[in-house]
Amino acid sequence: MKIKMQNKLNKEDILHILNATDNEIINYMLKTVQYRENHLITYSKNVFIPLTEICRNDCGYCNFKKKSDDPEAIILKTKQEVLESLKEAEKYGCKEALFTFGEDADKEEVVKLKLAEYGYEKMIDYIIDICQMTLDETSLLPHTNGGNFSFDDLKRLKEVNASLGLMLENTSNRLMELPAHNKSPGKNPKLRLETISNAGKLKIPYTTGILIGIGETKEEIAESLIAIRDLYDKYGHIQEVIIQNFTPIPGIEMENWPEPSFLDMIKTVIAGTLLFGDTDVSIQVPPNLNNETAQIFLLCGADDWGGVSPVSRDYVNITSPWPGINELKKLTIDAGFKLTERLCIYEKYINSEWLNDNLLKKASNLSKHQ
Ligand SMILES: O=c1nc2n(C[C@H](O)[C@H](O)[C@H](O)CO)c3cc(O)ccc3cc-2c(=O)[nH]1
Ligand SMILES: C[C@H]1O[C@@H](n2cnc3c(N)ncnc32)[C@H](O)[C@@H]1O
Ligand code: MET
Ligand code: SF4
Repeated sequence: MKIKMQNKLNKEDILHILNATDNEIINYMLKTVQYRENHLITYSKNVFIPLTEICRNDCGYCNFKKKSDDPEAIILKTKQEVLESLKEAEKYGCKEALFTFGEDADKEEVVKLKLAEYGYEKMIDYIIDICQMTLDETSLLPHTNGGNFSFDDLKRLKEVNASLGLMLENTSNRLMELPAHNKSPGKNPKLRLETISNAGKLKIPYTTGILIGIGETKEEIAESLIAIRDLYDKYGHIQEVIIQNFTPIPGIEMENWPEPSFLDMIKTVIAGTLLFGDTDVSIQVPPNLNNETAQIFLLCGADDWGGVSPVSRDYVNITSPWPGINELKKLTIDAGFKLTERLCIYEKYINSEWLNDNLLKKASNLSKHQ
């Protein structure tokens, strides 16, 4: 446990941080110093496997989703293709199999056909088998990030994943009318909160976060951070909060939408750090989206770089290659911190309260060899 805070930050406190200027910003930044723990910055060595690029949503900021008639689209990777990527990743010392893909892809005919060809009816059955194969054939731990899932599907996913993830993005209903989410029923904040809450009830170690710069107000950022804190207080399953900056990519609907400013990102990371200051929830800022500026976020309290891959690219943010591990180490050390590898499940969850016997055995083994 970190230092106990007198009072948990409320919405007004967070808005103060998000609206801070000049020396107020520096003072807030200084406040994050008390929450530094060993000056350790973590990352997970992973392989990014996009099972399908087909998605029932169409977020204005997304470059990942492909249309069903796109000849380049990954409709559904075969088990053999997945296994080859996993084996390659294993050689490079990766410990996390990150399955990120479109939501409810089996609502689309092209995916249904492929599933039938592979002998499946539903996407969830295929996902479960892919995760099970990962556990049976490799030492990697699956982490699935594929949109909303029902309570029953989460229950099944829990048995074959060390952790799961879903970006809350933002709690704003207003965004459902803006380019960000107006074609994405799956980004309804009520649904997302329900998925994360169900994961809590099921005791699934969980990764979530917010996307900054997609048309939300500062007030809505504050509300979103508080919503995540409330879920953590209720279930204790949130292991990390990702603060991700929207990156315009040529060709997306929002290609001309302004990027969030560096200062807005700084203030949001400070707000996240101070809001979770009394917990051991990590604040993650992806290093590839902030090439020149990533180090500054460490000085604002971010303590995790997220998944970094030596073998695959970031399929979501294709214009932003990850730094190499040596480069990541150097920029971490130069800022006064130490880089250390973690698993996709944080240490405190590696016990029988959160994992079944098989996952516990595999995670403990990997954790010992770190
Ligand atoms: O390379 C990426 N990894 C993403 N990851 C991977 C993440 O950094 C790691 O897999 C987790 O930290 C677990 O180790 C996500 C995982 C989630 O559960 C939810 C959202 C994301 C988002 C991204 C992303 O945009 N790009
Ligand atoms: C996997 C996660 O990546 C984020 N995401 C999707 N598109 C972009 C983009 N252009 N820039 C930054 N983040 C993005 C969303 O938050 C999604 O949930
Ligand atoms: C590729 S985006 C990440 C997974 C899922 N489609 C979501 O937006 O939640
Ligand atoms: S961000 Fe995820 S849900 Fe939105 S369109 Fe892209 S793949 Fe689909």
